[in-house]
Amino acid sequence: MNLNKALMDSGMWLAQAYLITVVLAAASIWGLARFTAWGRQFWSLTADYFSPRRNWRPLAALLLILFLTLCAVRLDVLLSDWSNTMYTSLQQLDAPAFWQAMLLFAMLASVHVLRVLITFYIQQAFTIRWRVWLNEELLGRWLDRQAYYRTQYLDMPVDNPDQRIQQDVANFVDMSLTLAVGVVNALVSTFAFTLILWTLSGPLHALGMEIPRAMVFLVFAYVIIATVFAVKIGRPLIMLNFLNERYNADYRYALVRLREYSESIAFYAGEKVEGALLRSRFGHVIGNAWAIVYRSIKFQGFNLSISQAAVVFPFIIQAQRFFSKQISLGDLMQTAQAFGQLQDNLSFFRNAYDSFATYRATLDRLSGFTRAIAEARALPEPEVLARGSRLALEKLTVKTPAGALLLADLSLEVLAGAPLLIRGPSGSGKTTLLRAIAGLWPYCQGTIVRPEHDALFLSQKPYLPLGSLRDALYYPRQLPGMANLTQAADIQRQQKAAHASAHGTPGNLDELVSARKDELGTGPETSSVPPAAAGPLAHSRAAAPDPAQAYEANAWTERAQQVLRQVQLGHLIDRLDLVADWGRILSLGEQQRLAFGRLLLAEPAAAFLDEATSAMDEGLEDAMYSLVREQLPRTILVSVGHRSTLLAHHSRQLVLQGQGSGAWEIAAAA
Ligand SMILES: Nc1ncnc2c1ncn2[C@@H]1O[C@H](COP(=O)(O)OP(=O)(O)OP(=O)(O)O)[C@@H](O)[C@H]1O
Repeated sequence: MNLNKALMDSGMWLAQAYLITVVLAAASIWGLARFTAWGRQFWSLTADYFSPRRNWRPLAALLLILFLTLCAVRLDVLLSDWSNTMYTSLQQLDAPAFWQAMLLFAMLASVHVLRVLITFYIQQAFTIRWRVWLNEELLGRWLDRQAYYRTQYLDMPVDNPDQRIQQDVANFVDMSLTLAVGVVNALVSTFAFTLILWTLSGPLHALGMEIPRAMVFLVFAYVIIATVFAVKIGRPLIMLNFLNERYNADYRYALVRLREYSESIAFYAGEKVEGALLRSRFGHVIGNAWAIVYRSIKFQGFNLSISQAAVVFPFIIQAQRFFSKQISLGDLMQTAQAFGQLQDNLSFFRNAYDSFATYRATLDRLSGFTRAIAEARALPEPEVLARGSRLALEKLTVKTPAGALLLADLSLEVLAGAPLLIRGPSGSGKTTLLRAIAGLWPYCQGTIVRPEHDALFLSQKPYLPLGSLRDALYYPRQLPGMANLTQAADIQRQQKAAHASAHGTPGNLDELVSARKDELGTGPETSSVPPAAAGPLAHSRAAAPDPAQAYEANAWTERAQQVLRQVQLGHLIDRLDLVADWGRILSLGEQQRLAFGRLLLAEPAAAFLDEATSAMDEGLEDAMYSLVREQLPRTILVSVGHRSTLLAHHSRQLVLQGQGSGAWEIAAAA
């Protein structure tokens, strides 16, 4: 084996193979995307990312990975030639040739180690960047136009969206690369080792016939027959893997609900029912796990037997030629190795069948998810118009998803000085009317005029976000601690910090740690910062305070403290910056008062209060409404409630009749 020649040949080989591979890969992707369902699914999820018009880097990285894959194949070929040289030197008792082979091996092995490390880094960087992009893409679509809410109205609501965004994206990206690299490696290797085997194999005499280059034909026949059987045996794994993900997600979801509703369940002492549900869901997981085990035993058993038989097969075929001295020991060993390589490469498709099954299931889930988002967007939307701060309904008809009439032809206008109270029997459609006004309810016709962004909806059980009390008070203004994370520039900043930290740059590591703290929220004992130092602009917490920002932060803090006192939550002032699960700590009445605080801080043009005082006594209810009327005289107020005490704070009432009639009447509140 001549080193210079090997280098020259390798250069030529790489150039040719690269050109051919790129062309064939592009044609295959095009063909798959056009003619197979899963190819189309793949394309719809990836086309944008690899579009050079958006960014040339992903495609360049992919081409580099392809090149490194070919380098790996070429190294395998060189090692195969090397093994021939080495075994021949042993057979001929040629010590100088043997030591030269050892030196050559040291060089080849060094290149191999270097290539493996470089490939690892580039592939990991590639998958992480791809995952960041895809996550952002799906998250953006999921949040856009309230798809996360509206998908519930689809005929087939999407199950476990959290799993699809968090886990399936990671799996999809990982497996796309692993499978693509595997396929390219297998195909190029197959080609290269077929050539080697072709030159080494001789004719086979069987049944009075001579088969030239028998070894090549035998290995192909062997693997093709094995693959056909393996596909048959492995096919049910596609469905089983799909079910595995779904059952696990369902089980996890039931566990999360137990935690979310722990208090209600504990009051009901509902452990038995919850336990039965959890065990039943876990039962599905386990039943399916056993089905996977049994099917995998058949599948793996078949694959292993085929691989074991392939170990001795080439020796049996070539033994006669070796003993009759037609080939050397080096040739025999290289034949066995080339056969093994070829068998491995061709078997890639058989062995990767279950990975491919999982991959198809992941593709199905991600495509189902994007489809559901698109369908949710296509759901009808009421016509919502913005005319300054005007609030009016014109010929509004609202129905249930089943088509039952809740409200027919409602027209009214609400003025700031004349708050409206919506009343009616339970289930008559009061909350649904608010949903329609918010633009969330697909099943309505007519026109809604309301302030575009400047409207606040308070429900009976206020939503308290993850974070501090201050975050809860200012919600939904962008949460200070999370603001960094939602912006692409900051994501990049974090990536850079992560990248730098990997190289041990201390400054950047600090930056990463502070970003992570912001992201995760810290424990109560570490997260309380002096009120004066923090504020809604608190992502400046880690940085040196800018005087203008500090002034603004102080103003926010003082206002928040004042509002807490006004809504009779003065005892919480010291804990304004404590990150905790406030939804659990505060009583429902306190949460409702916090929501009134939110209303006072937001000063919206219109406010919709859906039984927002249901957990307060009449004195508190009176105090809260008086506060709002006094502090927000320009805010248009619409309330939903059953209590007659509410009438005192409203000028008019809209009474829904219910019972599917769609009838309503407007009367004075007094
Ligand atoms: N997502 C949904 N899918 C199907 N039906 C729904 C959905 N949301 C509401 N409904 C139905 O619409 C009707 C009106 O519900 P809504 O919550 O508006 O009543 P409500 O007047 O606010 O009742 P309550 O006073 O008890 O709060 C009910 O019959 C309810 O079952």
